[in-house]
Amino acid sequence: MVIAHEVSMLLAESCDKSVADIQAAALLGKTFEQIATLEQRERFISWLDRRAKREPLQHIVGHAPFRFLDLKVGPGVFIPRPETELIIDESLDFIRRQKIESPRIVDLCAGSGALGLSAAQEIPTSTVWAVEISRDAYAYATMNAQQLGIDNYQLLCGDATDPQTLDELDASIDIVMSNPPYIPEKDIPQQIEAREFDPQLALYGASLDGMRIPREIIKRAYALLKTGGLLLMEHDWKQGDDTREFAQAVGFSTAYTRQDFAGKDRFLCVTK
Ligand SMILES: C[S@@+](CC[C@H](N)C(=O)[O-])C[C@H]1O[C@@H](n2cnc3c(N)ncnc32)[C@H](O)[C@@H]1O
Repeated sequence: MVIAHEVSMLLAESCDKSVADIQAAALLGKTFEQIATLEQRERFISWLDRRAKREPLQHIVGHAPFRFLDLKVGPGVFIPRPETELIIDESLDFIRRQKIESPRIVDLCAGSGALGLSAAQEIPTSTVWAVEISRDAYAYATMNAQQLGIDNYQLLCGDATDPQTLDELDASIDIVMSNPPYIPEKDIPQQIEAREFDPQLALYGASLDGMRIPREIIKRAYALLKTGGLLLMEHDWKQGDDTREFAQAVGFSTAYTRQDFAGKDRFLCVTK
């Protein structure tokens, strides 16, 4: 099903206009032919057809919003989700509370660059390192960093769970942020857009309970953080207890779980 708001967005994008322009034209009683040229109308109809076949809107238009950023996305890269934005709010609160002037931040499992690039943009005094294993996603994050002109951000193509990745930064980082793959292997997403268009590598946590990669990220974050540093990691709504218990077993001190917009357990927040 294509919802009305998506139709407005597809029409606006196919005409290189804003949604507000399209709504204003509709209020003035303008016809489809008056709003869009023949080429734009054809593009809109073909985009509508793709969307009706459940291709994500963000793939069709080629970009997605995340906080203050507009990120290029497409096949091979995870589309950033609104709930992940809460990790940046938590980071900003921590930096303010701790009065950290030039925070050193690592984003493990960077995807399009959503978390790390937002941190780098919203905290200009920060230095951000990010790691992504997929060549396709790495290419998108690199392009996003360049196009946004964000230069306090360094991206590495590698395995974020490998203890040697960024080991030169061990014990020196203020915040590790991560939205790793965490879906349990058998919990195949019902939503067609996620199941068929998000890369498998971005979804599944590589074990029946989906916790294999999140556990490795917790261990890697512990090594990267300085004493008092913060790990913020998104997880499946059923993984709140397991992630807290595992983090404490690794050595983290305070551990709590934050909820998403739907009130479900979604983020591990732990300090070293
Ligand atoms: C759920 S997506 C999140 C992407 C991005 N952080 C966001 O929130 O939009 C997880 C990302 O982790 C990457 N990934 C999976 N395993 C990884 C690993 N071992 N090391 C680094 N990146 C990994 C995937 O390719 C994917 O881009």
